[in-house]
Amino acid sequence: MSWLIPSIPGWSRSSLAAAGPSTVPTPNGNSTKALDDVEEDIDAPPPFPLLNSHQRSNASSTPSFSVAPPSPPKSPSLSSTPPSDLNIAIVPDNVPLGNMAPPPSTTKKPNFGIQKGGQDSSSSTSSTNGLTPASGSTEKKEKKKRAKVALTPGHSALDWARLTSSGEDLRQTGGGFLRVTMAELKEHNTVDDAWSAFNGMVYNITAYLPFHPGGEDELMRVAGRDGTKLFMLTHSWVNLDFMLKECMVGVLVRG
Ligand code: HEM
Repeated sequence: MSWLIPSIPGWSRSSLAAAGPSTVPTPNGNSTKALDDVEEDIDAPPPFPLLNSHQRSNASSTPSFSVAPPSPPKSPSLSSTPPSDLNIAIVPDNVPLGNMAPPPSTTKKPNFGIQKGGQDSSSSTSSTNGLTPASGSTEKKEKKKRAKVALTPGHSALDWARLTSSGEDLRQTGGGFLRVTMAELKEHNTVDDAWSAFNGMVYNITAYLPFHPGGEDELMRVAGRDGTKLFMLTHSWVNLDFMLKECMVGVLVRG
């Protein structure tokens, strides 16, 4: 257990000793033996502030703050009021308290008015005051939405992971790492035999077709050609190297 206990350096021992008698007063006025006990009791938490600390020696009953608390937000109607040293808002005599506007709310209003199709009950006010277009954002969202197809049972991402780690030959090349020319790549462009090149590597994507969340048709667009650009434009975050490592056929060569 000794590796757990930090050794007390010499300077701290001497400063503790210099701090005076080895007794500390207790709340009931009695004094107890302290320093010896502190050194012996290894589970005791360190006293804070330390016995010989600056805070203890300067301790006074009233705490003082060197940093002033933040000033409250100023009401717009009081903007002409000169700043007060006391950080207290001084209300001028000519402002009747009963007419003061409540401070602006910092919480977001719940938007219960939005209906399907971008019909917003608050749209008339928001569009007429020119703050935000009523349905523009909804339309944009609909345009961005991409088609995620319903995969047939047994073709989830987990199923694909299982298949790739099963040892089944997904390359279908008879073994070996090939040098694939563009002309050769072009020949593999059917659903039963689809190859595609990504980042200079050629993959047999046939087995992956029914597993592709974007659908077979989308994936077939890159069959028999270099699909790098389309892939990066669609979902650059997808880890293709990892997903298709068991489908790698070879390297794409010019010619
Ligand atoms: C062999 C290469 C490809 C692999 C490994 C692959 C993989 C994936 C994965 C994992 C997803 C789900 C992404 C997600 O949920 O965030 C996905 C979705 C999708 N992929 Fe691919 N993809 C490939 C090629 C392509 C290509 C060439 C296209 C062509 C347009 C395409 C179009 C889509 C679409 C439209 C979606 C659905 C929308 C979406 O999830 O946001 N993918 N793909």
